Amino acid sequence: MRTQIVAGNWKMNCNLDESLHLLNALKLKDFTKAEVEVVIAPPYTNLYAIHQNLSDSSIKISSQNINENEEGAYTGEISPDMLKSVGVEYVIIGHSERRAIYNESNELLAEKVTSALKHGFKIMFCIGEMLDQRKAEKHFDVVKKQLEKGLFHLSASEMKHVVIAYEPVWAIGTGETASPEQAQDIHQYIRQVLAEKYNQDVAEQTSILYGGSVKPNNAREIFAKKDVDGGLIGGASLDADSFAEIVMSF
Ligand SMILES: O=C(CO)COP(=O)(O)O
Repeated sequence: MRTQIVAGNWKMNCNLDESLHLLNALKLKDFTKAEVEVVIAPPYTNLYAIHQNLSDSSIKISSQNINENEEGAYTGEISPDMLKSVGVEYVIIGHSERRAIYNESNELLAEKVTSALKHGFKIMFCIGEMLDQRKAEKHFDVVKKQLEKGLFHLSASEMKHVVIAYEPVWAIGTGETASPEQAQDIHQYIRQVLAEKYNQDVAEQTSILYGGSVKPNNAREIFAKKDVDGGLIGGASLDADSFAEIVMSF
């Protein structure tokens, strides 16, 4: 049985007060019925306070990025050890915004994956095609290449610590979501690629999340698909009611 996960990527939203306010609203929700792992990825500056205020909540904390180096002269960066020290369990690696805006290459992402694993994090590795690639029907090739270059240096046993998030770039923040069938098709394909590279066990055990304009009104249909194991939620994760409704869509 694969772990079902709903993760909220807060991106560059919420100052400290707003983050704690959102956390407190989430803590009032009863997620226990949903049998889903609930993860939030607040901005770096708020991770410590969020961790301190989680109390006995089952919500897990993710960072939105990680630096691949141990320490040193990397002005403005945050190391794996720093993230560990403030209670981070998951790290998001390869979000399309980091790939596009900060030019993070597949090669750099592979280094981040190695470093995150070495430090004992669970990894949410993001892949997904752009609109022109989808129109040219290249989306299968694009995600395969992203997996091969960024992730497939890991061994089968290391893959236990990895969750894949398929996020078509054309669906992120646009209100246009992939149809449940489109999501299922590519999730199934990703699982097939995992089986070819590793084995059937890895393919069956790796959670694959969908991200891109998931909202309370479309989550249920998407999550109902066989190969969709949850969601990586952007905008709708900034509202406790919406996020909770999405979590409860399982
Ligand atoms: O990028 C996303 C999550 O990482 C998705 O964002 P939206 O849900 O706002 O489309």
